[in-house]
Amino acid sequence: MSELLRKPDVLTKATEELDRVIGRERLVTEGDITKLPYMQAIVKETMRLHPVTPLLAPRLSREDASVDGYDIPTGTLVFVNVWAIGRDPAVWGDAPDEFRPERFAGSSVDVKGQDFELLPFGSGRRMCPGIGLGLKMEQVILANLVHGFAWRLPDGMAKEELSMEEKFGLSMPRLIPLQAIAEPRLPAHIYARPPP
Ligand code: HEM
Repeated sequence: MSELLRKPDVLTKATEELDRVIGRERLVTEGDITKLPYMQAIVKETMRLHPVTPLLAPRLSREDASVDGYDIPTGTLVFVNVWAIGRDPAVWGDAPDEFRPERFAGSSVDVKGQDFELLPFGSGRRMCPGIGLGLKMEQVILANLVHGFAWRLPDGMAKEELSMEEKFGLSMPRLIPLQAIAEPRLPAHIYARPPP
């Protein structure tokens, strides 16, 4: 949401896709996600720049290895810095720090642990077993936040003023909680709680 509030053109494009594919008479469900490529690209771009676990889970090398010219002896504690890989200009081209979902248009790069430039769920035997649930939740929740509400920053706040500082740790949340104003953009009955 922070990146979308800093990039109104991306927010507008996402909203247009939702209006076109979902319409204004219902919310987004899990089955809709494959029909929302731009929303999928936003989620990938978010996890590229803001991986939940920036250094993944630590590994211990069980045998001597050589990776890209570096010798890694047995018993070395190894961290994979996916935060840095996600911002590496050698991989992502110029402006790697820019939030630009379009970079995934027509690209087969995915978050499933096979493309080493994008590993928000890790890779290999210890990769996240919750990827199926986590990814779907992220996509459906974000899609409904964007579909269900018109978003803006608090009155008088310019998008350049929004702090993007993060708190470093095992996971990496925002340093300062996001404050934003949301106004309904769908007919009132869509927000009613469904009957039990
Ligand atoms: C968007 C949501 C999520 C993200 C980004 C995420 C990310 C990660 C990452 C990066 C790892 C370390 C993988 C590695 O080092 O290769 C991990 C491990 C793990 N995740 Fe997730 N996760 C998410 C959701 C979930 C959910 C929903 C569950 C459970 C229902 C879950 C359960 C686990 C467990 C149990 C591990 C440890 C696996 C092991 O060490 O063998 N995660 N996750």
